[in-house]
Amino acid sequence: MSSQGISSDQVIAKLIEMGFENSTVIEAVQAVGPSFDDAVEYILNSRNRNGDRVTRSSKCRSSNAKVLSKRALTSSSPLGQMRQSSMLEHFQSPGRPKRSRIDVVANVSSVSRCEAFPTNVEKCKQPPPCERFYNRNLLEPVTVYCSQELDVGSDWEEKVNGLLQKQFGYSSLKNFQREALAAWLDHQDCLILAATGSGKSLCFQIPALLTGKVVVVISPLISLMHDQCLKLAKHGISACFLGSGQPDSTVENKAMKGMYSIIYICPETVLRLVKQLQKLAESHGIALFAIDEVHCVSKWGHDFRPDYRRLSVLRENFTTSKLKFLKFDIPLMALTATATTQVREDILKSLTMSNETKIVLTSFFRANLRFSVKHSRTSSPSSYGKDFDELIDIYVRKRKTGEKNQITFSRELNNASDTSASTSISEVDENTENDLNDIEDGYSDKDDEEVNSNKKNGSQASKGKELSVEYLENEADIFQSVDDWDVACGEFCAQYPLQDSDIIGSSETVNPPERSETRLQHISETSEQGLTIIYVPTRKETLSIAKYLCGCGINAAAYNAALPKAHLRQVHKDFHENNLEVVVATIAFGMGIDKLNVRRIIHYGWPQSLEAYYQEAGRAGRDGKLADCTLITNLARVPSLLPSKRSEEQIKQAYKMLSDCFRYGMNSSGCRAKKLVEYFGEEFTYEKCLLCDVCTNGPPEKQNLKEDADIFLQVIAAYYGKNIPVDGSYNDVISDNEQKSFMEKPTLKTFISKMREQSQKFMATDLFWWRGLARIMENKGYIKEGDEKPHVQLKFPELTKLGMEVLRFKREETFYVYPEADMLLSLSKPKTYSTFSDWGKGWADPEIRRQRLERMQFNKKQLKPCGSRRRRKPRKQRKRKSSKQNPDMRTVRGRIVAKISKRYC
Ligand SMILES: Nc1ncnc2c1ncn2[C@@H]1O[C@H](COP(=O)(O)OP(=O)(O)OP(=O)(O)O)[C@@H](O)[C@H]1O
Ligand SMILES: [Mg+2]
Repeated sequence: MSSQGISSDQVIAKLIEMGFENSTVIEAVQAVGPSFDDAVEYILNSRNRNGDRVTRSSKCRSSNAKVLSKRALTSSSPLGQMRQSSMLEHFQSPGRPKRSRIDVVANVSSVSRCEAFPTNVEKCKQPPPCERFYNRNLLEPVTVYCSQELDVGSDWEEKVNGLLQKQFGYSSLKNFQREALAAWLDHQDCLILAATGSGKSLCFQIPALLTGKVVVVISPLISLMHDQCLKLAKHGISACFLGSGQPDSTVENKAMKGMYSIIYICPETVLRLVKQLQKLAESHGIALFAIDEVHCVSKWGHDFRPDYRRLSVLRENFTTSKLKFLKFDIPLMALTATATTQVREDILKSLTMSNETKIVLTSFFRANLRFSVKHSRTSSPSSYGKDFDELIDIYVRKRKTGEKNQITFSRELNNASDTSASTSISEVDENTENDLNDIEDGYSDKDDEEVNSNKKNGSQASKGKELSVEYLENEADIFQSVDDWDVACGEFCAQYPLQDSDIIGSSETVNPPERSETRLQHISETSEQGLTIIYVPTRKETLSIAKYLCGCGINAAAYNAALPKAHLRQVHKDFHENNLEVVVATIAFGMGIDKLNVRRIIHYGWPQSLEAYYQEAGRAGRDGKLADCTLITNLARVPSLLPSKRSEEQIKQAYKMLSDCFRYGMNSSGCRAKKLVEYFGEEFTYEKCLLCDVCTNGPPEKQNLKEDADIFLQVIAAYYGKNIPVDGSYNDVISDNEQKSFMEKPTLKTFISKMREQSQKFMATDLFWWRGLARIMENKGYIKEGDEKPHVQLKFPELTKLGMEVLRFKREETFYVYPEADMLLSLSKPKTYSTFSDWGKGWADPEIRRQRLERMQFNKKQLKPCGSRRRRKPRKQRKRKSSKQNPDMRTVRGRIVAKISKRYC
C-alpha cells in the first residue's frame, strides 16, 4: 500500500485502463512503487529519457498528468468511464512486436493528419497525434501519449471494425461507409448520397475516434444536434452542440479548446467562429468538416437554408495555403439522403468542394418501406374519423384492457384547436353534401395554386387574426429555423459503461436489397405497434388532429415551430422514450432523427416535394422491419404551393417539385418505390418493390382512350385555328397574330366545356377524367403547357408538333393507357342520374324543378350558421370572374351548361 492508500495492483489497473501499455505500466510501478502520480510521471519522463521528440505541449504534460491522476483518484466513477477508445487498441495488432516509442503530443501543428493516416491507406508513416480523455465533471482535456508507432496498413478496416464493435456494437462497416472513410483517409472531399437510415453519421463519427482530433459537424436543427449528441454520449463519445445566439459561451469556449470529440454546430455559428476554429485546427487538429443534410445548401433542394450556402468559408479558410501548419486541406464530407442530380451539382459548386471530390452513392431504395396513396378530403375534422380509423384500431381497440391512457395534449394546446372542433359536427353534413362541388373547386378558373393556398389557409386561420402572407407563412412551417428549441447549446459527456440497451441498431439494420421475392423474406413484420408520425401542412392541423386522436384515446402530441419550446423538447423526449404513440407534426419535426421503432409515417395532405416526402418517410422502419408510409390526400384537389418568400427562379422550381409530387400521387400503375428512387436519378434495378399499394393491388385495367384523346386534340387545334397542314408540319410556336393574350388563353376547363358541348358521349365526363387524360397526353408529348407561368397541373393546353401529327395522320390506332388516380376517382363518384341528360331533363319537369329549388334554398340556409359562407363566397367570385374570362359563359347556353355540369360534377 502506498501513502495514497492504494495498492500496486490498483495503480496498474488504473494506468492500463487509461490506455498505457501493460509492460510500461509494470515497469513504472516497479520503479516508483504504488504511487499513481509518480508512475504517470515516470512513464512520461521515460519517453523523454528515451530521446523521443519533445514539443511545445510537453511543457504542460505533467500538469495534465496531474489533473488526470487527481481525477483518477478522486472521481467516484471508474476511470474507464472517462476515456475514449484508445488509439492503441485499435491500431496495434495483437502480438505484434513493439516498435520504437514515439512521444506524440497534443500540439498538432507538427503532426498533420497525413502523419496520422497514410494517403494511400497502405502504410502509416507517422503516429497519430494523441488521444484525449475527458473528465465528465471538469471536462478538462488530457493528453495521453501513444507509445507506439502505428502501422494502419491495409487492415485499417479491420481495426475500424474492432472499434465499431466496441464503441457502437456494430459488427462491420457498410460498404458505403468504408468508401467514405477511405476517401477521408486519402484527404479527399466526399459527397455521400445514401438512403435515410443507412448510417451516414458513422462516416464522420469514426474519424473523431480514430484520430483524437475534433470533427466539426454542420447541422440544420438543434433538435437533430441534440439527438445525435445524446446518442454519442451513450456510446462513450463526448460531444456538444452550438446553436446561434448563445447567451452563455461556456460550452463554446470549451469546444474551441478541443474538449469535445465532435462539435455539432449550426451554419450561422460556423460563420462566426471561423477564427476560433482555425485556432482549434492548430491546437488540437480538425479531422474533417461534415456538412450533414447538405441538400439544405441548394436552392433547388426542398429545404434551402441561405446560411448553408455560405459554408464555402470552410474551403476558403481551412486550406494549406491559408493555414501553414496544415499539410492537407481539411476535408469536407457532405451528406444527404435526398438530392437530385441538379442538387448534387449545386452542392459541389456552392461549397467549392475540390474537383477530386469522391462521390459515394448508394441506393436510395428502402426495401422495408411499404408506400401507398389514399384519397381523402383531409380538409376538416369530419374526415379524421374515416382516415384515422385504422390508426385508432391499432393503438386503442387492440390495446390491452387496463392500460392507462396518458393524454399528453396540454390544456393550452387544447384550447387552441377549439374552434375547429366546435364546427366539426355541423360540418359533417355540409361536407358530404358539398363533396362533389368541393372537388370541382379544386380546379377552378381561379386556379392559381398559390392563391388557392392562401384561401385554404385563410379559412383555417384563427378568428380575429388578419389574413396576410406573413401570417400564412407562420402557419405553415415552410422554413424551420435552426433555433427550434429553447436551448442554444449543450454538452454531452461520454457515458460508460455501455449498456446493452444503449447499443442501438444492429448489423441487420438495413437489409441489403436482393432480387425479387427473396428480398421480402428478409423483411420481418413486427407485431409491435411502434410509433407513428403524421405530417400535416399547417400548424393548425397539428393541433386539431392531435386533439382528435387524444379524444379517441391515443397518446398523441402536436409538434410545430410555433408551440412553446419547452413543449417541443418534451415531445422529443417522450417520443424517444416511447411515451408517445403518435406525433402530429409539420416539417419542423424529424429531419435526421434516428428512432428505430417508427412503424408508420402518414402524410395527411400534399407534401411540397418528393424530396421532403422521402426524407420524412425515411423516419420509418429504421430497424429494418416492415413499416408503412402512407400519403393520405385529396386526390381531387391540385396541391397548392405554401406561401413563402421565393425568387422567381425558386417559384418555378417549387412548382416543378410540387408537380412531381402530385404526379407521384396520381400514379396508379407504376411501383411507388421505383418512382421515388428514379426521381433521385437512380436506376431501379428491380422491377418492383413488391410491397407498395400498386405492386400488391396491381394496376387498374388499361383503357383505350383513343376517342377521348382525339376529341381533346381536335378542340385544341380548332381553337387555335389550326388547319391541319397536309404535310403535318405544325409549328409548336403559335405566330404572333394567333397568339392570344394571357387573359384570353383558353384553360383546360374551356376545352372541357367545348368537348361536352360537341360530343354527346362526353357530355357527362367530368373534369377529373379530362385532367388525368391531359397529364397522360402531356407525358406522351402530345400537348404542353401554354403558359409561361408554372403550374402544378397543365392549365393552358397547347398542341405540340407530335400532337398535331397524331391528329393529322391518325398515327395511333389505339390509345391504351392506365387511368390515373383522379380519373379512377371520377369513375367512382356516385351518380344520381344514369346520364347527364337525364339529370338535365329533370329541370324541365315543374315539380322536380320546384323540389330541387326548395332543396337548394334549404341547403343555403343550413350552411350559413356553420361558417360555410366563407367557403361559398369565393365560389361566387370565381363564377363572375370566369364569365369574363370564358367567352362561353357570356351566352345563356354556356352558362346553363356550365351550371348544370358543375352541379353534376
Ligand atoms: N455499420 C453499421 N452496422 C449496423 N448498423 C449501423 C451501421 N452504421 C449505422 N448503423 C445504424 O444505422 C442507423 C441510422 O444511422 P444514421 O442516423 O446515421 O442514418 P442516416 O443515414 O444519417 O439517416 P438520415 O438520412 O435519416 O439522417 C443507426 O441507428 C445505426 O443503428
Ligand atoms: Mg443523418
